[in-house]
Amino acid sequence: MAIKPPPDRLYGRAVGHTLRARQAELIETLLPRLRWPVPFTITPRETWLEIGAGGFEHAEAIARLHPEIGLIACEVFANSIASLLSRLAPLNGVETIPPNLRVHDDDARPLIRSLPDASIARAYLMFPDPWPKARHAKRRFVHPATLADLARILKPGGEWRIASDDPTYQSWVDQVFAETTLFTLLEATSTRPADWCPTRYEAKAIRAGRTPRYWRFARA
Ligand SMILES: C[S@@+](CC[C@H](N)C(=O)[O-])C[C@H]1O[C@@H](n2cnc3c(N)ncnc32)[C@H](O)[C@@H]1O
Repeated sequence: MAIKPPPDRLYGRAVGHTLRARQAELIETLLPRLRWPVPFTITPRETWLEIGAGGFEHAEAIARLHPEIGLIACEVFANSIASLLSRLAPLNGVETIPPNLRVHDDDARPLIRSLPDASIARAYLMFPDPWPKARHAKRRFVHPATLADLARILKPGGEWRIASDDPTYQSWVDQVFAETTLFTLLEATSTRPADWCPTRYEAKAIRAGRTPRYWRFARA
């Protein structure tokens, strides 16, 4: 399969709209406390990674459901990060920051390249931007080059969980993973497995009548 290498920036649009004053204040004051590599305030049993966290609903749910793990969630859009921060901002002085959640507020790919070998036990890529046109295939996060980077940072047997509602992306995932020996397919299903958390884009897709697909791949 001849696929062009990924461009430097995967998202071909501005990284957010103008922030409201409160959002800008939270980015200024609260984000530095959460921004990776600020250490987790627990000693995590293992570290997980989420790529393209959107409004962080899934990341927050995962972090609260698994208090023993550390989760680094990556997102480029300042408005989306501000939406997480608004939910975490102390309410009546009560702290709501999950001790095991950290945010990488930039492109996930350089972060992935900077992480040590076998340092991540699980990665999530939930409803990535589909880039359905063939000429944009190089922008898709699932890409042979990215597979090699993910394989390096995942522990042997570590899982990469992916979901997509876009038919072109669904075929693409099957095709790209069929051509690698770095990962083995554990499960592919159209029903969200019981231990997965919902996401905002998943709800949107189901409302629009699309059928998501969920994959679990293991680092070989
Ligand atoms: C379609 S949204 C899905 C959001 C969320 N995962 C969900 O399911 O609701 C994809 C998100 O990935 C983010 N994204 C795309 N490329 C990225 C990259 N290279 N690094 C970090 N985030 C990225 C986008 O900004 C966008 O918020």
